[in-house]
Amino acid sequence: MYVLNLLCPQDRVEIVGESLEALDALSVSVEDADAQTPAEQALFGEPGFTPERQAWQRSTISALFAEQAQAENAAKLLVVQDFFEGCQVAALQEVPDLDWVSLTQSQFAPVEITPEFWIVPSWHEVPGQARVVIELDPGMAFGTGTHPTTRMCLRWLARQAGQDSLQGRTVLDYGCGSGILAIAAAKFGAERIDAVDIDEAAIAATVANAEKNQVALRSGLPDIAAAHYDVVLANILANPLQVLAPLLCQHVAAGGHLVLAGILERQAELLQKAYAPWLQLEVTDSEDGWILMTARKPATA
Ligand SMILES: C[S@@+](CC[C@H](N)C(=O)[O-])C[C@H]1O[C@@H](n2cnc3c(N)ncnc32)[C@H](O)[C@@H]1O
Repeated sequence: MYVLNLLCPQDRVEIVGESLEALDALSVSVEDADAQTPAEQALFGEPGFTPERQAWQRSTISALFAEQAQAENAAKLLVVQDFFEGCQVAALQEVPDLDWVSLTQSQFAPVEITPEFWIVPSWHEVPGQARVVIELDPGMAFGTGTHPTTRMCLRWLARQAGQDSLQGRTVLDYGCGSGILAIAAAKFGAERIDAVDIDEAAIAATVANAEKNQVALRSGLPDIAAAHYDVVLANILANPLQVLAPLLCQHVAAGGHLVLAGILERQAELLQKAYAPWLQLEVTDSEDGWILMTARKPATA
């Protein structure tokens, strides 16, 4: 294998990357050329979400080729293009032939939620002590069990199941991503589960993941949601959660639970205030600066 490294300013990354793909590169990756140097500039965005500006000042583009001649040819063709102005070829070198699939897969290990409840990628053995398992591979949608906000929701579901209070319960997963929370609820005995999202890719991922885990649920845009559920889960972010307050509270049945995540410790009061007209939110879990806020609607409401 041969890797061709190019240095490019921000506005040339896309066209150079696309050209390398058209010139038979097996893969093209982009990294910050100024990383770990005084010139490095952070791209700010809320955790789990893409920042507004998604490109660095200068990027190193690395293209992998099967043959040395292909890499040399690509470099030769690129340097004479008008759009290559301001770019430069940094290096062309041989790299050892690695099993890239195994290398990537080895970075995703099973995730322990409780000693009996695990999230396991399809290529891994299920840990011996696991009694409840969600099979989930990293994909386009958020929610592989590695993020603290997802883990706290999963722990809440496991605790409820331990008290036998999920059996036959109805559940709304609002902002379902990969569908991980809805699938967990199903594994713990919930029934009539709806998983909704504004992102079509998340809906598709949820349907595929539910099938793989052989659980029954409905997934679609938020307008498929029914009136009331015994449990409403929403792991989004503080701002949308504030806006969604009346809607989410409305969906909670009398005696039902509301479970919110995606909230930073310093945002607790903000959320309590936003939900106060309907429900009294409490902080019931925390991990790495993130908190879980839950509330229960009175049975007579
Ligand atoms: C942080 S992910 C959570 C995924 C998964 N539920 C979990 O716990 O890992 C948030 C999801 O909420 C969705 N989302 C954001 N705003 C939303 C809204 N207003 N209504 C419904 N879904 C929304 C996003 O598309 C994303 O899939």
